[in-house]
Amino acid sequence: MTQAQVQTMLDIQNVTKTYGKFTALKGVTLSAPEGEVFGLLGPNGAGKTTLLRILATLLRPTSGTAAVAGYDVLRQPEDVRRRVGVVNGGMGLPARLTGREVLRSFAGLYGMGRAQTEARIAELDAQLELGRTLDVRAGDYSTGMKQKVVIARAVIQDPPVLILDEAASGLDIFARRTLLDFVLATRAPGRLTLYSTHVMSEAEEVCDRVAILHEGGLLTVGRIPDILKQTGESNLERAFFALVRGNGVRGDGQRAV
Ligand SMILES: Nc1ncnc2c1ncn2[C@@H]1O[C@H](COP(=O)(O)OP(=O)(O)OP(=O)(O)O)[C@@H](O)[C@H]1O
Repeated sequence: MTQAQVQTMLDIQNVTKTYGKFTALKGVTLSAPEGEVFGLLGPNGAGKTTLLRILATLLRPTSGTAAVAGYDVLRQPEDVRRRVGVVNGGMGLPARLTGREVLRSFAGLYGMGRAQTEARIAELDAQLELGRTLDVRAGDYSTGMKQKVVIARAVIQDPPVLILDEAASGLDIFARRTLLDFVLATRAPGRLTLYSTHVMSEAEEVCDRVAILHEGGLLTVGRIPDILKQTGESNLERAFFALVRGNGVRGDGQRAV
């Protein structure tokens, strides 16, 4: 694929978000092409969830623009929603349904036929190692089982854009491994996965590029090796502290590596 043919899957221009008098996002500008796993990193309260909720059309920016897969989140929210799968911490499952029933009902909402649905469930079973989770009621799930079904539900229609907000939190090492491998497999032409985490080592494993947010401002955005080189640090966590110390908090979102 030549550079000219690469589609921009994410285009965020000067996005701000205020909650009353509190400014949660201070003019964030960044973009990402197809084929990447793009990390959104930062400590608690950095503004990651706020930004991802704006991209998922669940929250309106106070100012600025954002486009996902070429569609504007404010002017074309339905087009955005059709192309985005979202996983965030607050998602529940109907306790009385099995995983398979949950996935079938969501496939129905997307107009998928029976054969297509069963083929997709089999594919997700293999990729996410759902196993007996498919036939256990959600009310009896462990955290890891629940999270796997929440992820499978988010991608049942195979959306080109996947938004994972702290998706690995609370998972044991097996479930976490499965999730990270699943995320790595989404790194493909025509796709973009946004992966938010405060665990920097997780990002080092799966992300091609990362944006580091701190107190609503973008500290830096770039490829991980370039950020390590820029800061002279050996890992992203150290680089984060070096950036906070060295630069203060940038609110203009322009500092790219
Ligand atoms: N509805 C709201 N009303 C007021 N303040 C809010 C609201 N939602 C978020 N905030 C504040 O905005 C800031 C950014 O929150 P956000 O949830 O986006 O951060 P985050 O980077 O996702 O952090 P965490 O990892 O803790 O979820 C925080 O200071 C938070 O308290």
